[in-house]
Amino acid sequence: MRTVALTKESTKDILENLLKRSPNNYGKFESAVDEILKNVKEKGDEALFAYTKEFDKTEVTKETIRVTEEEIKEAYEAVDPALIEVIRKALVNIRSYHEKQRQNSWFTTEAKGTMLGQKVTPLERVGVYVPGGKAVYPSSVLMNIVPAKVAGVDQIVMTTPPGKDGKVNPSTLVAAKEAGADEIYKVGGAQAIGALAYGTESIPKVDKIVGPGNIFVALAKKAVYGYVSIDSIAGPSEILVLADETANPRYVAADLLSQAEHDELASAILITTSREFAAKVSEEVDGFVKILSRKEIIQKSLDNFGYILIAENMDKAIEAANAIASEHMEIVTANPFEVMMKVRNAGAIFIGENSSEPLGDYFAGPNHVLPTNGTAKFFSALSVDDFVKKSSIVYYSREALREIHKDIEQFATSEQLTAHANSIAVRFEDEEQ
Ligand SMILES: NC(=O)c1ccc[n+]([C@@H]2O[C@H](COP(=O)([O-])OP(=O)(O)OC[C@H]3O[C@@H](n4cnc5c(N)ncnc54)[C@H](O)[C@@H]3O)[C@@H](O)[C@H]2O)c1
Ligand SMILES: N[C@H](CO)Cc1c[nH]c[nH+]1
Ligand SMILES: [Zn+2]
Repeated sequence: MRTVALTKESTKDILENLLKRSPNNYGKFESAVDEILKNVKEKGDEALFAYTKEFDKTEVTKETIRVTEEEIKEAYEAVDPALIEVIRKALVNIRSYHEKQRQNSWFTTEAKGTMLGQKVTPLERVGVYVPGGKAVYPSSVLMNIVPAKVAGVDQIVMTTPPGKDGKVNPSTLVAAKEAGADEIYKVGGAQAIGALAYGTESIPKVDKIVGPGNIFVALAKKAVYGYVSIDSIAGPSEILVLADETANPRYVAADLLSQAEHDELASAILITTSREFAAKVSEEVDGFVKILSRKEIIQKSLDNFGYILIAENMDKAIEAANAIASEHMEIVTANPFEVMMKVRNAGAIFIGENSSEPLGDYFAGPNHVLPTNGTAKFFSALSVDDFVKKSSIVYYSREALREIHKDIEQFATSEQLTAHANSIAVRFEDEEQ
């Protein structure tokens, strides 16, 4: 991790460096992804089987691509019962949090003889991508499926890459079953996104694709947007810790590494007002890296996208944090709630020294699929809202329309849209004579 003084210039340089990780800057993979999508669209299952062989080094066929009830049963036998209990406990928290996001249809009568409203309807069929390349993510299974279930989606189609043995990781399968996936397919990467967007002989076309993934998945989601809807593109994980001298350097170091271990492209940033504290965190980071299992990934991520920034004061630290707009932000200061009120841009905010980021990854309840790469300036966490659409409702009685029909006719005529004006006027032509 580089220790740098926080200035306007250093913030600008860091932002530029972080942006290198955006799917928008991975043009070199775009043509490969387009080629994969084109092949899936034209050749369907055949292309899926070929890409699975090429990228996942395993064989899937028409008979084996869909996970069977038997495989799910085997998965339950393979997973530690204690983990199944933890998954169930996490599910309770995640469900209860997302239930509070549910929006009801509403109808109102502002004027006599009228009714206006907004009808909330769940999406019919949703595709959930669950990453499975460098690590397995049963927690992401819960985070993607629960809001869809709470919204009332009819059919949830999950895809995830198979391992070299041609099987899906058992804990991923258990999480999928517990959360309520309807169908699970063994396919990953851009080819999975193509299958969900266009449909193949085995995999049904969906209305929306959600779920994080690597650069191939992200670029494929961008490319199929319009054929289907997508959630925001969740890229490599990010953590930004805002801390003062009251924070525990060992805890902060541990939290920074929790996200660095996701990916070589993950970012871990500390912004602090204390130089002494910064030095202690740096020392703790070095100590931890030696003993953690994914040290190569962690080291690369820290070398490329790890920073310790020394700020003159907390207001400047907050200003820089808002400019970076990190996926996760931890606030470990003497007055964390006050600081939180000044934070404008962050996917999720963790307050105080015990609210370590992995608490949110697994258990607290809020969604861990969050905007990355500065998109927290305009995107939000995955939520129940992602799985519904809203239709406006309009009802006017003849009497209510009579009151205002001239206004509409005048408005339409001003746009020279006489057919519009006529469709209102025709209802009152008898009365005008
Ligand atoms: N934001 C979140 O909520 C969240 C949650 C979990 C994971 N993540 C992120 O998701 C990502 C997961 O990535 P991953 O790689 O582990 O799993 P992944 O499932 O996204 O990708 C694996 C797939 O990539 C494809 N692939 C690999 N090399 C390829 C190549 N050269 N050409 C074409 N396709 C290729 C293969 O088809 C493979 O199945 C990580 O960046 C992680 O940080 C984010
Ligand atoms: N931190 C990731 C989102 O950036 C989510 C995750 C899943 N498992 C562990 N962590
Ligand atoms: Zn994580």
